[in-house]
Amino acid sequence: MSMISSSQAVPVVSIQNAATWALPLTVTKFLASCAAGDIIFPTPNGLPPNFLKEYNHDRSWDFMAALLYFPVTETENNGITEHEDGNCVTFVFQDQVGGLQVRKNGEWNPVTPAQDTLVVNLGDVIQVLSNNKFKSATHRVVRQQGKSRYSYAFFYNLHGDKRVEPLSKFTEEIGEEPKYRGFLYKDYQAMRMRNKTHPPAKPEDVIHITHYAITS
Ligand SMILES: O=C(O)CCC(=O)C(=O)O
Ligand SMILES: [Fe+2]
Repeated sequence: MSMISSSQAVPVVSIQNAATWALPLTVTKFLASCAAGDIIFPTPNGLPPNFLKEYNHDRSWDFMAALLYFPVTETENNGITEHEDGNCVTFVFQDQVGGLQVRKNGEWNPVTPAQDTLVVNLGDVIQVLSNNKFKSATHRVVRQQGKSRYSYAFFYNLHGDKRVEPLSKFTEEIGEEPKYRGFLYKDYQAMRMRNKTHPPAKPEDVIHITHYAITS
């Protein structure tokens, strides 16, 4: 969509009516299972089931966002500018309006809403732990014609004091060099927050996970 532009990076988010929104049952149920750390991770030659639960028991940094995107205007269709989530895994429950897109091989693809399903986005932490075997999804939201869109995003996080670095399973055990240096989760989150509170003049100065990439 040509109208979207990162200089107009205005997330259209309202929490005003959040208290009165009835959370869909699916989301509520899912929250409960997240709180229990009950996540089955995709594991073709990857991480064992319950990996995340064992890696980090602490659920205190998890949070959920209830999002409302207003309809497109004549000049603005940006809902959320393209980004990768900085956490482990995000679960999105979206209504039937649509607008979430994911970039694959340089192309934007719609994540078409399907009844009673959740969208699962892998975040930067998984990309680092898996030494790039799993990619943090690049996604954005484009506002739609004539309709508001509601979504609920549950951010499954780590405790800030947790250290994040490529796991030996994806490095020495398979003879590969780590592609990232280790860091504390809270330091990365603080830098991402600063991207928002003090946006750098040049887009290339925005901190992404590549900040920790080892370039040989
Ligand atoms: O509203 C959505 O579908 C996605 C929201 C999102 O990407 C985010 O909050 O990070
Ligand atoms: Fe996101």
